[in-house]
Amino acid sequence: MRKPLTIAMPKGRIFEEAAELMKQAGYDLLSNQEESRKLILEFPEQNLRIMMAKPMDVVTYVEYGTADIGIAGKDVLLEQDRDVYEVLDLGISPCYIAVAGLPNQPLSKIAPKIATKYPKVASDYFREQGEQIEIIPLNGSIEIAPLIGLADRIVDIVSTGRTLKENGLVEYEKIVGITSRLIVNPVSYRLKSKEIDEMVNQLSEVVGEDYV
Ligand SMILES: Nc1ncnc2c1ncn2[C@@H]1O[C@H](COP(=O)(O)OP(=O)(O)OP(=O)(O)O)[C@@H](O)[C@H]1O
Ligand SMILES: O=P(O)(O)OC[C@H]1O[C@H](OP(=O)(O)OP(=O)(O)O)[C@H](O)[C@@H]1O
Repeated sequence: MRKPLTIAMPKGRIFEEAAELMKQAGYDLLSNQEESRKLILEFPEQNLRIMMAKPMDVVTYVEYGTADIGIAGKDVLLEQDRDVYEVLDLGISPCYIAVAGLPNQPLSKIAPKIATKYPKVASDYFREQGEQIEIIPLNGSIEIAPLIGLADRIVDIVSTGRTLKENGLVEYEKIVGITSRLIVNPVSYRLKSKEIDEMVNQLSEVVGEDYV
């Protein structure tokens, strides 16, 4: 019996679009799974196993080879810089990472504080701008930080812009556009190349992107 091809699927906001893409590519395995509490799903007829992972953890499962393939936001890939192959831009869950803050507040010259869930992306960006900053790491509701004087700026995801607007914040700079990507474990890529190539080819046809 061959070992199943294991896919780490992100739970949460990417899930539905990712499951729909998989369905269009011929892998209709995930209908009604969002409501389920089961975390590992077996599909022996297709020789597939699906792991339902937190979006930030998908890359970890794929890097360690516990999943052969995964779907992860480019934001997570940029922040974590792991040893995985990024093979396809799926184009789903589009958003971008931006610098934002209270309006009309020039950035202080002396170590401005930047609150973010993306310390690496933020540090890389400000280093390129020649700015010395202090990172304030937060896990969510980042927009609170400038409102209460904890930070001068935030670096966070913007999608509709509604969260910034409703909290009286403005965008200062766009850092990078984000979509979800298909990632592959480098060893799996060699050992299971036939199954992986087949899945990536199907998905690339659906999304109309070249497989790199
Ligand atoms: N408005 C948005 N806010 C955050 N992430 C978004 C948004 N739009 C698209 N995304 C994408 O969705 C991914 C995050 O999904 P989700 O919010 O489910 O995860 P999470 O932030 O880890 O979850 P949680 O809020 O449970 O910690 C990001 O990595 C990003 O690529
Ligand atoms: O531009 P918008 O469409 O308003 O989306 C952006 C918001 O969505 C995300 O937060 P999320 O809902 O994941 O909550 P969090 O702050 O707990 O991460 C992100 O961190 C922004 O706060």
